[in-house]
Amino acid sequence: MTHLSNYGNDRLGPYTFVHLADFVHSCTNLRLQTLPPVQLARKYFELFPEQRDPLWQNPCDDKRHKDIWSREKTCGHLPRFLVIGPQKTGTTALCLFLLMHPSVASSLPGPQTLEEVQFFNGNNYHKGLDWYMGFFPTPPNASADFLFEKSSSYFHSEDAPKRAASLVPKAKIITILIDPSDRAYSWYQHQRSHGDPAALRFDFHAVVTTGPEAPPELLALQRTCLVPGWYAAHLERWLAHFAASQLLIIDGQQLRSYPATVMDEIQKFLGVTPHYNYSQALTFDPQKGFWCQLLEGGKTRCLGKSKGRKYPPMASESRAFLSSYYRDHNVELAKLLHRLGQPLPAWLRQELQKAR
Ligand SMILES: Nc1ncnc2c1ncn2[C@@H]1O[C@H](COP(=O)(O)OS(=O)(=O)O)[C@@H](OP(=O)(O)O)[C@H]1O
Repeated sequence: MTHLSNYGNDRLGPYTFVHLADFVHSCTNLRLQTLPPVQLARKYFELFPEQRDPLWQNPCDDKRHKDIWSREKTCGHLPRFLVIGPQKTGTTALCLFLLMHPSVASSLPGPQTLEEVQFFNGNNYHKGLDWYMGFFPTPPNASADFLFEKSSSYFHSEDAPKRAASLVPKAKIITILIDPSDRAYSWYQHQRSHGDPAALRFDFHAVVTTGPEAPPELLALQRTCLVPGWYAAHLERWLAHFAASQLLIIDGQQLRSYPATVMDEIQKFLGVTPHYNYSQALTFDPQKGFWCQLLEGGKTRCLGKSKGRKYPPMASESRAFLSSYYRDHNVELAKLLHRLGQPLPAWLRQELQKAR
């Protein structure tokens, strides 16, 4: 049984199988039985339930597959790098900046997806490889050959690292970290402006502090506020499947304040050419309060209102609660960054000071 799609549409498998059955039938007393395909599949998965969940591999990794693969299909329709989130850390700004580079292109928006493809983390994965590849420009633009995809919920997904490593094992992975308390608050504001009933009904402090007896919608919101901020645990899962050299951890505060410097670091990490001069191409827009793309004639292209929202600062009691909630996670993150030889972001140093 293989979950590798039959890209060659070859008939060798069924041919061999039918002849083997004929052979067994003619030479033995065994009575072979079969079922219609759907019932047969059901039976198979009853016998082997652990195989229900597919794990797609890259068809081009097997020469035999590659040789018989349709010419219209190419492995160029897979990303060379992934921006994995987490949500609310500046991932959209990073995409805007990346797309300014002439050699970089991203997945296209699709009718069933909003901004993000979200392939590796959820049910879209079961739609298969053709579905996923359909999001990448066809034919791949020869000059923009650094295809990427950004789905910010990959970061904390249990499944995404294993699935991504199986399909695109050589991909580079980019993640952005900000203070997890700020991330949680930004997510809460995001949910409020999207009309999430729990976010509209409960204030932020109630959301993050509520106990397990709370109504399910409040607990669900609490989870999405808090869990992505368990940075070390999520990063360890990615590091179990990708080499440390494939992973770039960006300090979100640096991206926000010094985007050109961060973009230089990213260009180096990706090995993308030609070198693009972000110092000239980005400008700080005082009205937006963020860095934006500088267009001809001095105009700017900034992200829309949903990025860089205006909302009141977090209440100090919520910040104190979250500081304590994230203490152990932050200590683990510091150890992990130390192990990787990476500097600690300013917010993490401050949090560690508080923990002493
Ligand atoms: N240049 C620039 N322009 C606009 N916004 C910027 C920029 N750099 C960083 N940020 C911060 O990005 C936050 C939104 O993060 P994401 O894009 O990752 O959000 S999302 O998960 O895709 O919804 C957004 O969070 P909020 O301030 O809470 O809206 C911003 O603080």
